[in-house]
Amino acid sequence: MSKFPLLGMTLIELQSVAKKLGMPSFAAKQIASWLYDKKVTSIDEMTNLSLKYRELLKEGYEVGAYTPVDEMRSVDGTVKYLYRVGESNFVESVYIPDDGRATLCVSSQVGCKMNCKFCMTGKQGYTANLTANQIINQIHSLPDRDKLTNVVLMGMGEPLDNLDEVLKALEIMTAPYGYAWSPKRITVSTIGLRKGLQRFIEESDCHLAISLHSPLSVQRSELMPAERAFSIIEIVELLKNYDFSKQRRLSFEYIVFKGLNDSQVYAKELLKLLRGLDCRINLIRFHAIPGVNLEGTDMETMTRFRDYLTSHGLFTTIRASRGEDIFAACGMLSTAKQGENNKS
Ligand SMILES: C[S@@+](CC[C@H](N)C(=O)[O-])C[C@H]1O[C@@H](n2cnc3c(N)ncnc32)[C@H](O)[C@@H]1O
Ligand code: SF4
Repeated sequence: MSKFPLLGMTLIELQSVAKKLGMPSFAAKQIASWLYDKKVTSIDEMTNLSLKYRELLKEGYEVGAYTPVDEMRSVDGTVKYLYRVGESNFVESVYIPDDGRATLCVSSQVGCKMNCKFCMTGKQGYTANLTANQIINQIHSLPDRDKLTNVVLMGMGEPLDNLDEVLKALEIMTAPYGYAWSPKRITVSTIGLRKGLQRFIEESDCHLAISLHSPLSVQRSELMPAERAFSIIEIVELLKNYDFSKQRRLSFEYIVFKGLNDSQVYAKELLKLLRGLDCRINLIRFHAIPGVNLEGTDMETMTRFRDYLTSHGLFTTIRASRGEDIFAACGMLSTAKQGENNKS
């Protein structure tokens, strides 16, 4: 019989486990400390719990930590890890070391339902939501875990489509009983779903990145079908109700496609759309996806686009692409093959 993983449980969930097993109320905090501070991999290591309670806990529970089953290294130092989730599914996480920083790009789903035209994960389709255990395990079992400075939920999947588990994982990363990280070290990237965006803003303090890609609704819906259910205009209207001028950062991601959204007309539309919002724009180079007839713009056009926006008061940066040679860059993650291999 499979056991329940403790890793990924919030303090309230651990308290209910402790209560169910008749353990003293302080035991939940002790377990949380073993899981999230001391980062143990077995219940036997939780030595301040009595032997009786450890044995009782082991009957129905396990730590639930799983090391990656594969890894690929890029020439630029980026490492892509493959984690098994459940019986036959896999997800990828990308470790990106940089000058004085180390960022982990974490997945929230196996595949994705949103079917954005330019995204490899979208091409894979949706298989499953990750549990908080499977999200936190990508950090817990990362070989370079202790070097991490930042986490971005920009791997496989749409975080707002799996919000309950994502919020639990974010609580564990930021709560004093968990990793106790500042929410400023964590960014959640989303295309913006009607069901979920407001709740995320109100229940978390982590930075928010919205995948924008076109200021024009017709074009955005061609690139991102989800625009039809919750338009970028409605997203911006909602965002205007919140204060992003202090600690919490709001950014927009914009893939610059050649001949599609890279002219001054689009820059002007962006300025119009985002007027009055405290935010910045991150320009992303398009990472080519097999079978997709889109092309990235050249660096000169991208720089001109950035300079136009910045000179008109919208702070804009160009994001460096990392790990493209190992298919680890933004939007290139897919575990469709591993899933298939595992079936045969
Ligand atoms: C893979 S998504 C995951 C998070 C969330 N689902 C979202 O779309 O924001 C992370 C970022 O990668 C971008 N992206 C997707 N496909 C891309 C591609 N082929 N080239 C560059 N960026 C891409 C997305 O637009 C998004 O900004
Ligand atoms: S860009 Fe994000 S929302 Fe769109 S298909 Fe890819 S993972 Fe899903």
